[in-house]
Order: sequence, then structure tokens, then C-alpha cells
Amino acid sequence: MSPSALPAARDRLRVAIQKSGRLSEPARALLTSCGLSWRESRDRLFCYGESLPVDLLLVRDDDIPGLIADGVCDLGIVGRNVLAEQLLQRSNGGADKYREWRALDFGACRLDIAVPDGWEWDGPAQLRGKRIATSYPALLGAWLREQAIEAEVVPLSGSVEIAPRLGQADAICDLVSSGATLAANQLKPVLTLLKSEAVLAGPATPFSDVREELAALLLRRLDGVLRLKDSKLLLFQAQRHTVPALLKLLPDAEPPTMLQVDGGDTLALQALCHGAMTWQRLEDLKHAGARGLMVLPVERMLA
Ligand SMILES: Nc1ncnc2c1ncn2[C@@H]1O[C@H](COP(=O)(O)OP(=O)(O)OP(=O)(O)O)[C@@H](O)[C@H]1O
Ligand SMILES: O=P(O)(O)OC[C@H]1O[C@H](OP(=O)(O)OP(=O)(O)O)[C@H](O)[C@@H]1O
Ligand SMILES: [Mg+2]
Repeated sequence: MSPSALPAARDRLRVAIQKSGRLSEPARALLTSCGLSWRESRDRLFCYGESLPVDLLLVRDDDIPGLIADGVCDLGIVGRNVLAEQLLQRSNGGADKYREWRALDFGACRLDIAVPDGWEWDGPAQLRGKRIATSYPALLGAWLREQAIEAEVVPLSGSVEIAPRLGQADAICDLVSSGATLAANQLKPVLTLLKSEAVLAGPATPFSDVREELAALLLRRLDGVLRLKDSKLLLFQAQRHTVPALLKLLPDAEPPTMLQVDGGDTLALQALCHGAMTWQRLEDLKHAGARGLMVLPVERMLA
């Protein structure tokens, strides 16, 4: 590689997120909960990082993998569906330039094959010789090859679900979340090619400057935030002999801290629980001997 082809060293990290769409608000909120703030510039394309040297680039989601591949930005928040499709489109035998760094637990959807309601589905072989409309031609093409099914891929950039009704295709391969769009078009999902959610994408190789430390800091904070999602601190007291049964009711809890109360048989327990702490669970714990149950929100955690 000639020196001029090396990505320029930078002392700030650039993170691309969707400008407007399904992922833009949750992506911003997630980065904010990692302690990032920017000089506000909602309508423009660039937000200057104030609390840390981490800037935001607001773009179309489809552009994010390419911006990372070209070194224009360092990290990006994008659907796994977009990342995987473009990884396949870009792969030409060489090493991938970017990869998924973290799954972010929002923007869940599936890339499904769907067929007309009237079809009696009896397996993938039924797609042989059929026309399948999709905005994910690389993912669909790779799956068809894997299955050794010859079918025609009809690439469309949107409104894929209407293609069978218009006679453009026999089946489709598109994103599904509630399934309402499929139902409205008399289609039914029969296969899932990819389970998707928003992901943090970053380069496949480490940065060679201060961005490496900035990215590591961001990842540590992100992991702390993701780990605490839905987590609560549970406080209660219990008699020592009831503790094993109580812990069985808390399979999602970290090993609890236990303190003896008044030198007697009563223990005060505190446990970080990662699942939802519903009223039903509290009632079950009470029934098993827990007293003075309290559920507290956890804002930050640094392991
Ligand atoms: N029901 C859904 N349909 C489509 N995408 C969904 C759904 N639920 C979650 N997503 C995720 O949200 C991402 C962004 O969806 P959106 O519809 O905002 O994209 P877009 O129209 O391509 O936006 P842009 O204008 O940035 O190109 C998808 O790539 C996918 O990962
Ligand atoms: O299973 P559902 O909850 O119905 O969601 C699935 C639909 O949502 C997306 O379209 P979107 O609404 O983003 O429209 P567009 O892709 O045509 O912009 C996707 O392309 C599907 O059409
Ligand atoms: Mg898009």
C-alpha cells in the first residue's frame, strides 16, 4: 500500500448514524447515555462532540458501511441487514474492511422470505424457478446458492411487498417486524434468512492512533449501558434458610451481596437483576420469604 493510501491519522472519532428514520433517535439516545454530547446541529450533517472528541455524522443508513470502508468515518450505527448485504456486495476475495462490533438491542426485525397466502408451503425447493423480489439481492443470492436453488432475483429498492400483486414476482424477501405489511398484501412469512437489529459497526483492523483509545472508551461505556438495560437493583431481607429458594427465583441476578442483620439469622441482600422485575416476581419472592422488597433503578455501572 502506498503511503498516500493509508487512512489519515485523526485525533477525533467520527461516528455515523442515520439522519432520520427508525434508528436515528435510539442511536442518538444510546450515545447520549454513554456520556456523549454535541454542539447541536440537528438539521445539518455534522455534530461536533463536546464532552469527548467524538463527532457525529448524520447520513442515510445505506451510506454507513461505505463511509466506514472508505475511512471517512470510524464507526457507525446501522441495521445488521444493511451491513451484511453490503459486506457481501463488497467482498471480492479480499479481507473485509469493517465488521459488526456490538449488537445494540434495538431496531429488531427479520429478513424473511414470504409467499402468497394461497401457497401451500412445503419447503425451500418450492422456490425453484420462481421470481423473488427483494432489496437484499446479495443476501438472497447467497442463500439461494447455499440451498442450491435456481431462482430469479428481482431487485427492487422499496415497496417490495406489492411485487407479487403487480405480477413482477412470485415471492418476496424483505424486512418484517410486526408482519402487518405482509398481511396487508396477502403474503405469509415462510423462512427467516437473517435476524437483524441495530449494530455498532467498525473497522476490521485496529486504529493506529488515539482513535483506538477513544473507541475502547466508547465500547466500555456502551457495554456498561447495554448490560444495565432492564437491570434493577433488588434489595430485601430474608431468613438465612430461605435464601437458596429465593435465589432460585432470581436466575437473572448477579451473585448477591449478603449482610447479617443484628448478628441474628436475618440477612439483608442486594442483587443486580438483569430481567424485568414485575409485580408477579416480587409477589413470588415475598411468598418464598423475602421481606421489605425494594426495586431501585441503576444508572451507571463500571466493572
Ligand atoms: N419494520 C421494519 N422495517 C424496516 N426496517 C426496520 C424495521 N424495524 C427495524 N428496522 C431497521 O431499521 C433500519 C432503518 O429503517 P428505515 O426504514 O428508517 O430505513 P431507510 O428508509 O432505508 O432510511 P434512510 O432514509 O436512512 O435510507 C432498517 O435497515 C432495519 O435495520
Ligand atoms: O412487518 P412490518 O411491521 O409491517 O414492517 C415491515 C415493513 O417495514 C419496512 O418498510 P417501511 O415502513 O420502512 O417502508 P419503506 O421501506 O418502503 O420505506 C419494510 O420494508 C417492510 O415493508
Ligand atoms: Mg436506507
